[in-house]
Amino acid sequence: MTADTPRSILLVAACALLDSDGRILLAQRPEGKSLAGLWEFPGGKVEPGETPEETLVRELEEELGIITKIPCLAPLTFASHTYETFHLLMPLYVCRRYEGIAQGCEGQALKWVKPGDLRSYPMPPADEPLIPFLQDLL
Ligand SMILES: Nc1nc2c([nH]c(=O)n2[C@H]2C[C@H](O)[C@@H](COP(=O)(O)OP(=O)(O)OP(=O)(O)O)O2)c(=O)[nH]1
Repeated sequence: MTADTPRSILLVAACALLDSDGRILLAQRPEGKSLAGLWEFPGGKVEPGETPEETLVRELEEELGIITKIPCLAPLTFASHTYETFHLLMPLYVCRRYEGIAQGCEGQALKWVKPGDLRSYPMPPADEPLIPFLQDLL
């Protein structure tokens, strides 16, 4: 892709899930996927006909086995990052209210991380600018 080739925008919804101690859940991207091994916020691509909030309610159940509702998702900030083959636009929500105990339903490793420790977990480049927003919030 050259500098003047138009890139498509990929809309991904992501969620900082919080526990009662103010820790944030990170999930490790599995081998075989792009950005494998990096720690990300749970979420995924917004499918046609979905709102980002609907995507998150669906993805949190599929990936983590937890149940939440749209009013429990509070928008915090967003990532806007150019990858080689697409431009990622990723709203980041915070969720404190949900039912169930998060598990890696797709075999992914999970970690509950204190805000001050987020930089110890290598994240996709799009996520780096999001860290101060979470640290300021928590
Ligand atoms: N869920 C999530 N995705 C992220 C984060 N940061 C980041 O760059 N991404 C990117 C990785 C993927 O390109 C895309 C999310 O795609 P996805 O998770 O629904 O699908 P996928 O792993 O099958 O994607 P892929 O194999 O096609 O790359 O957004 C993040 O914090 N959380």
